[in-house]
Amino acid sequence: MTTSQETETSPAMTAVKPLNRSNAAAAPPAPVRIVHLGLGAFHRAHQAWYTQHASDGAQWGIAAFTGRRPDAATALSAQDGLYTLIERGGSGDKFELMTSIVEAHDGADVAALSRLVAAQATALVTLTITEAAYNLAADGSLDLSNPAVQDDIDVLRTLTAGGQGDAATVTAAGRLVQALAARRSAGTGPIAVVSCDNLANNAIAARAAIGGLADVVDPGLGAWIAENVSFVGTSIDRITPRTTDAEIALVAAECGYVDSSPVVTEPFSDWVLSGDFPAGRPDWASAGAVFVDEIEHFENRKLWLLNGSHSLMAYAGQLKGHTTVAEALADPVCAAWITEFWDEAQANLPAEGLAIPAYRAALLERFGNARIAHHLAQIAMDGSSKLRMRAVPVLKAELAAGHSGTGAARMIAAWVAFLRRAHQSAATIADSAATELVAALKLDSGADLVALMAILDAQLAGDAAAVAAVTVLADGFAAEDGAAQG
Ligand SMILES: NC(=O)c1ccc[n+]([C@@H]2O[C@H](COP(=O)([O-])OP(=O)(O)OC[C@H]3O[C@@H](n4cnc5c(N)ncnc54)[C@H](O)[C@@H]3O)[C@@H](O)[C@H]2O)c1
Ligand SMILES: O=P(O)(O)OC[C@@H](O)[C@@H](O)[C@H](O)[C@H](O)CO
Repeated sequence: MTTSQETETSPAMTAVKPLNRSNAAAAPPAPVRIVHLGLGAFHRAHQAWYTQHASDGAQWGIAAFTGRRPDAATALSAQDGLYTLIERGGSGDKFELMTSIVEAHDGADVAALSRLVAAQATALVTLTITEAAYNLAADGSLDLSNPAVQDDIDVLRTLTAGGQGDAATVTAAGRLVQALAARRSAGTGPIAVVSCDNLANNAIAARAAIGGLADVVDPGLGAWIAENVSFVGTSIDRITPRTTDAEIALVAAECGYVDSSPVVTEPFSDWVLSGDFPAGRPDWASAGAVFVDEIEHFENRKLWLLNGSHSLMAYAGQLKGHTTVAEALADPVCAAWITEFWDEAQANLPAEGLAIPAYRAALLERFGNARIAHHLAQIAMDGSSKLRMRAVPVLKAELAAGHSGTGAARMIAAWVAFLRRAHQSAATIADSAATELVAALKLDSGADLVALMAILDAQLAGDAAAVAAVTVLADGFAAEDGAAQG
């Protein structure tokens, strides 16, 4: 096990000491200039890392807010925002003390969010709130039928009209619209919103979620957002599984302090961004980020090749009894399905400028890193939002080109078979659209599949050839599953 230069802890620290700025003899916190929503593992492995490693990182502090529960903020606040990043390579771990998060807040503290977003010094807001949290309909617009969105519209209308009340905004977009209204009132000027979620066209998705909500609530605010908020698109990449107790114990043993909130990630990291930062940004390029004029092909390369094969493994791999990405990849049948899907995805990406053969080779090495226990069950969550971006575009492009699209159809079929199995065993369906999925699963066999496909994409569900292809593949998974079980 190796310990990087940055990880050296203060000699004053001992194994019994909790991690905090005074025990760690960390530099004074940087001033808050970035507000983040979604204080999960990925933000702490990715954007916080790029900010810390930027040449001017000492000038850019992050105030991070949780999404749904206060826990992560409570734990991190007790450590003054500090935590350990464990960079887990194939042959060893490196430990780095992370200092770029300087404040951690409960996402429900909209007063703090509004104060910080309205502050003159704040230049940008980053988001890692999960795909489902954007509450978008299949056509990419804000899903106005979503009950949480409806509740936020009511709350925001009351607030806009100058009213008070006990009700508070609950969605990330609702809270951000409230905070952007505070910035508008404060007259502190333009700001950037940088989606770092695995969404196709994530800048457009963020604009649809945030701008779309403001337009409904208060057209004046919607117009201000259209004029003053720059939605920046990104392709973000660093495999960061959920932290386990083993990492907490490892840090205590290796670093000599007690850290309740370490994050484990892979050595690889990538960040491609496109858009304007009207109030400035850290020099992330000095830490390896790349700024481009056109981002769509980079997004699709990552969403299809990496995330697409992740989702394929998540469903097909679990149906075949695997638990982690590395296990699924080691299964020659799963590996062949990945190759099949990658060939289809690659055929629909430009041949120039994306270095796809090298990208695929690197993915095989990254997925094969068995020291990263990336659980398929975590990747399988919220498949209804994810497959819309990971499988549907490839299948549609292949069908339009007169090809079978079997690789992409197999991903959808594995999802259907996985959901059917969960439904038959009364297991919980971990998806924000679980109610719709369960309603579909209650239909007769055949009708259930069409209804599930319609949740992903209405046009695909109406395409007899696509339905037939997915049906055959889903039945194949079911037959194999049945044979394995008995
Ligand atoms: N983990 C990775 O390897 C990785 C890599 C690239 C991109 N991402 C993106 O980052 C997102 C978060 O990943 P993570 O690993 O940090 O997950 P995580 O589970 O550690 O954290 C998720 C964060 O999102 C918040 N959240 C969840 N549902 C929400 C909702 N409905 N409304 C508001 N906030 C909500 C949670 O409170 C938490 O702060 C992913 O969904 C993905 O879009 C993750
Ligand atoms: O984070 P999600 O849930 O959108 O997707 C699960 C994985 O595919 C994803 O986390 C990848 O590991 C990540 O996108 C790699 O950069």
